[in-house]
Amino acid sequence: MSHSWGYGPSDGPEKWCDGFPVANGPRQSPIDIIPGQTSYDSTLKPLKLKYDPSNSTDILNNGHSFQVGFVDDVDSSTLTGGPITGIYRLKQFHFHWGASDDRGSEHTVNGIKFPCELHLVHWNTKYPSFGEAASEPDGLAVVGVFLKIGAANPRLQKVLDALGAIKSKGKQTTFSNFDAKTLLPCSLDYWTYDGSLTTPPLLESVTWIVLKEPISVSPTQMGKFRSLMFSGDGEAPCCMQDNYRPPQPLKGRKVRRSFK
Ligand SMILES: NS(=O)(=O)c1c2ccccc2cc2ccccc12
Ligand SMILES: [Zn+2]
Repeated sequence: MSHSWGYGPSDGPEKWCDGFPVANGPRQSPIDIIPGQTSYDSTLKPLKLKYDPSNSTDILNNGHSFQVGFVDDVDSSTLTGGPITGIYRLKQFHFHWGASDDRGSEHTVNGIKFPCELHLVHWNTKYPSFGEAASEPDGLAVVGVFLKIGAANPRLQKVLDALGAIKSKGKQTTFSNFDAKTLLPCSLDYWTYDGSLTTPPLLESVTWIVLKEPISVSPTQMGKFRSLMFSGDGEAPCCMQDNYRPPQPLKGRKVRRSFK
């Protein structure tokens, strides 16, 4: 039985536990990060992100968000250091955003929502493939970056300019020579905790690495995100917005930070 899910009143986050009981599991994501309750861990290493622009391949509207895909059959776009051991390969990045600038991020900080959140998805090369890594407790690592309303972000604009070609669900087009590093803030200070995918199947296999410093996005650029559709051609049109899961219970987990 296929479990169709979405972000609406009948198939949204409050309903996901019907098809995916792990939704009520012990390490679900996202969470509300309360900086005063995090622990500085001096053993945490600096993040090392090595992204090869020639690895980007395509941009796809998957009906839940849009994602930029990367070649991941070689170690040329990788995450090492930080809270993880070994080498994790970049698979894709995508975003979550709101219908208005007062919401949209999945993680929150002291209960504050950002208008958008970027997720860079990596998988542990100790496993043979992304699919196999996704079901292992140390299989995935996602770097989360908050977007804060401010000046237009020229590096983000290259991604937004491609959205016109993938307006509806299932649309895909080539997207080459994109350097994902250009989407990162100056500081790589981070919070980290053990969590899950924030969308079904909600697998509890993600080491979350949430950067403290946001990048900027303008209100006009936020409008470009909202020009996408959850729906496919020929379906009742439904704007792609509010595609975020709200924070989940911490259930005793510790959140560590890499900075004093
Ligand atoms: N929001 S998310 O990063 O949990 C996520 C993934 C995380 C790990 C692996 C694959 C993922 C695929 C996603 C596809 C759409 C939205 C979130 C996704
Ligand atoms: Zn995500």
